[in-house]
Amino acid sequence: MSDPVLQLSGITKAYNASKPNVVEVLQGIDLTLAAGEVVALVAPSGAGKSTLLHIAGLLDTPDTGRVEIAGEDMTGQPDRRRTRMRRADVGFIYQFHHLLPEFTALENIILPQLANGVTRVAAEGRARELLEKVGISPRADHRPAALSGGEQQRVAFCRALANAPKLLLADEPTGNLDPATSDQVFAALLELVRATGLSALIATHNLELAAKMDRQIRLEAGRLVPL
Ligand SMILES: Nc1ncnc2c1ncn2[C@@H]1O[C@H](COP(=O)(O)OP(=O)(O)OP(=O)(O)O)[C@@H](O)[C@H]1O
Repeated sequence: MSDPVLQLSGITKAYNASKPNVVEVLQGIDLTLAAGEVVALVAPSGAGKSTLLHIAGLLDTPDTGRVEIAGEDMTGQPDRRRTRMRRADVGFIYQFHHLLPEFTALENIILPQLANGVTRVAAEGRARELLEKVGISPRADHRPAALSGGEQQRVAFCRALANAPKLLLADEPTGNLDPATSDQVFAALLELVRATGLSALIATHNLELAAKMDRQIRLEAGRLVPL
């Protein structure tokens, strides 16, 4: 059997650890994502889902515990190694698109590939393929300001998948859209994820969207429990 794409073991994280107003956000998180598994993370506001996603995606480090990606223990690895792993194997999507405003949709999807050492020609081919998959090829040369909210998020999905990561981490990926657009754009995201076969941890407040995923977990009082 292949290694889990993500394995978190005994993760703890506190803010202001040495101060009286300590916030013990994560208090022993164990989570395994198998290859191709799509998991919904449901959490009340402030429960620590961003903290958890940032630790899983190597943007932050836990106080204790182990983070393994594709079977590789990233605990205590030097920053350069963590950055390389993050660029190549982890894709992020946020509630707001965070596209670069001065670049077109196509360029926004090409840039992370160039940073990962892909040639310009190959990067453009991959970017066009992804835009086609989410149904917005005709918008390739538009800058973000000339795209609708749903289109901006679709471009952000393509950018997250540009380097063909093994793991996708999404924080309320359609939370900024009206309900009808959110449903459509979310369906496009799930289709893309399923077609690519990557593992995903997707935070959402929306229980209907959560139900469309393989497994649902809740972050509650610093621990993960089944929904
Ligand atoms: N740098 C920090 N210093 C102190 N406390 C922090 C820091 N970052 C986050 N916190 C606190 O830790 C808790 C979890 O924060 P986090 O951003 O992970 O929550 P969240 O579940 O993503 O919230 P939301 O859904 O509202 O975005 C919150 O109570 C927050 O106030």
